Amino acid sequence: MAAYVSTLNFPTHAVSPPKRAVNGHSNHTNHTADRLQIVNDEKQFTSDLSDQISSWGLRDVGFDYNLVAVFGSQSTGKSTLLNRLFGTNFDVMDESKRQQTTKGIWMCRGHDMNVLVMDVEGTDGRERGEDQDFERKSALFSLASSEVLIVNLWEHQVGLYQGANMGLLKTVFEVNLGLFGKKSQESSNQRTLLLFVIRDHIGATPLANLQATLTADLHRIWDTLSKPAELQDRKLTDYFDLSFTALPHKILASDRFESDVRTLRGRFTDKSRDDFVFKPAYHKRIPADGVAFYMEGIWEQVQTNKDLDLPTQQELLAQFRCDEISTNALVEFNDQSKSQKRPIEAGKVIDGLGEMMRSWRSQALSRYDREASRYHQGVYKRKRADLVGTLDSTLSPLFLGQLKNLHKAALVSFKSATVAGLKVEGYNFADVVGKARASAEARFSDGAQEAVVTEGDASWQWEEELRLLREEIQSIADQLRKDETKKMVNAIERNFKKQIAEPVDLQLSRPTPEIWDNVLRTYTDTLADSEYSYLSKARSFDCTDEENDQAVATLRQRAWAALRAKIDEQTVDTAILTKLRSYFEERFRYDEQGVPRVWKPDDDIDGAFKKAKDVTLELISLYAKIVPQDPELAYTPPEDGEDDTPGLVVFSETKALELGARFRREADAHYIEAKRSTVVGIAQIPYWIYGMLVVLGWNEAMLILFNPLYFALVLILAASAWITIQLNLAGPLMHVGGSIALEVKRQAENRLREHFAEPLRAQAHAAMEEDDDAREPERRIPQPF
Ligand SMILES: Nc1nc2c(ncn2[C@@H]2O[C@H](COP(=O)(O)OP(=O)(O)OP(=O)(O)O)[C@@H](O)[C@H]2O)c(=O)[nH]1
Repeated sequence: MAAYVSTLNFPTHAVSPPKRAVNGHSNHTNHTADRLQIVNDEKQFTSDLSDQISSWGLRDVGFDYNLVAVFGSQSTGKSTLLNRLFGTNFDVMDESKRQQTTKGIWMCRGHDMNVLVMDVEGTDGRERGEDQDFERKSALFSLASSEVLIVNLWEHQVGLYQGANMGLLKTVFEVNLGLFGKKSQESSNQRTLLLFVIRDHIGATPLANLQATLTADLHRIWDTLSKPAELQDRKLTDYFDLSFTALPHKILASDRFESDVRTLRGRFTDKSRDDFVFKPAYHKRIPADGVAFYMEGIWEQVQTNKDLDLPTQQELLAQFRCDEISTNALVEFNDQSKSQKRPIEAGKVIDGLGEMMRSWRSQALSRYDREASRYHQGVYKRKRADLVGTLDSTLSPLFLGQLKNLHKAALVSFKSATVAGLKVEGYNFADVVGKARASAEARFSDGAQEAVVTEGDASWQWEEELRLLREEIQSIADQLRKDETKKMVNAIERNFKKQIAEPVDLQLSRPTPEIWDNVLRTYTDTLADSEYSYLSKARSFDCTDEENDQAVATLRQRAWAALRAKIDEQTVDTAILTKLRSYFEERFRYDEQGVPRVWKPDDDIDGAFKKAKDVTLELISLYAKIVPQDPELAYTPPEDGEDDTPGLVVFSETKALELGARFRREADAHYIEAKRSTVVGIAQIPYWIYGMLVVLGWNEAMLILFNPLYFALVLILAASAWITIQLNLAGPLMHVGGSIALEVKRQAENRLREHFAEPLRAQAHAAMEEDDDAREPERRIPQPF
């Protein structure tokens, strides 16, 4: 009866526990605590191997593990040997029954060693009849997947073609040649160790002889293999290393058996030994976490009788695993990158974004590298490039978003800095704009440079964005400059108007033949000042020559328009008529000294009138057009394409005629008035009256002149008058005199009023008394009761 061995019985000299016959379930693989049937009777590969490897703690050991399998006839003590060598607990046959024990392929982890050990169903197919399919497949599988294949055989089998399974080996070699041949073509130096363990070695035939026989047999088999054409010259030793050892009879020489087994075990555990079996050259370079997948792939290939193409298998495995590892590496990365996606989409500039992105990226890559670098290098690198592509394509939108946000932020800071700078008193436009531009550009460049994930890569360029930013800043600066220029031109225009207003008013109200010379001189001088003041300010604006020309042209147009407005204001009908009138009056009603004329009958009123009228009328044509006397001062008004700039004509011919007519009417009125005033003068005191006064007053004059008293009195009065005039006391005296006179007059009036009021009051009183008397009888009449 078979018994189940659940605990490890190693190292032990005791007889192995009774063997349990393990028949794989039809659709499931057998599974015990620390061993696993990886291929069952139904030739199905287990799905539990990966988990089992994990539970053995080998999943993450990378390449730090070895794989060994055993090959040999049934019941040749394979399980016994493996258990002794690796501390495994494969089922061992009950000695009394001698019945096949191991079914399918089992796997154990070596005790305290990173070794995966495969116990393979024995060959011969005795219990399977003629079905050699499984043993051929399991042998192929063992050979392809393991680093060391222990070929277990009895001493007496040596030299027997069938007994030592040489026929089977031949088939296995043949099929494998395709595989090894291809690998060789790829100049891979992968080899497999065939370790022959000769059991029940009595010692009569030395090991060396047995070894020679076996080697010769193997070479003979190799030579008779049907090899692919390109591999005709390949030798057995190109692919396999051969090693031989012998063990004494387990029962007959059990002590020596145990000690020799221990020695043999040393070849599997002691790396320092020269004959250490697990040489790096035998390793299949499959990371431990991929072994399950890899072996299953090989089994499938064996099963479907395809050519065992290990490189393809390795690549397929690598692809599968690298994809898996890459996906895992991306999980955390995606979470990290997602965290910044929203803020960036919302227009926020993330400080230190580049730093973060570089760290997420390198973390993801190192996660990938740690596990995937152990796989097929070509695939690993290819998949890494794919991963880098995925990482970068995730980070790129963040980078571009950051650039966009930086661009916006830089523009905003440029605008606010210029607005603030232009509010400061006495700012220099070029300085303000230059500083704001430099700081905005630096802000953008620093931020963009920080956000670069891989230097020098085309997808992390930001120079184009900087160029666009510069363009936008330039256009804003241009607009600002235009506004500023406009403001400045307006201010200069206002100032110009103020400056010309008074002189032009004055010059126009005092007409002389040089009137326009004066006006134009004032105009050109003031304009020149204005232009100078514009150009000197414009220098700080960085204006182009073209802009300056434009602004100066505008200034000229506006200045001319301002002058013309002023002239028009001074030459509207009423204003010009007033001017004409006063000009005429100055000449007709006043004499050369500006004294008003009193017309005498024999004055030449007509002549004076005509002269004054004619010179005044000449003024109309003078005012009518801006024409200076000095041809050098002649001015051509600036041309404006759009609205009509007023020219040199102040008013038209018709207007001049109308003004002339209106003036004439007014002048005529003055003429008539002058004439009438002469008549009034004639109607006054006749001259003979004065003669009569002299004649009649002669005596009184003589009396005063020749009377010393009167004469002295007259002299005193004359002297007092002279002194008074000399001391300028005439005014105050007159004032005092006037005041006294007024007071006297007031007093006199009061007296007179009182005087005349007295009789009136008396009259009134009398009248009232009369009235009273008249009413008395009425009063005296007794009132009726
Ligand atoms: N004569 C002899 N018998 C041995 C030796 N080693 C093991 N045995 C015995 O041979 C029998 C078969 O041993 P197993 O280890 O089960 O042999 P196996 O090759 O694993 O058998 P299967 O798995 O059924 O192919 C057992 O009864 C062992 O005790 C040995 O070195 N010499």
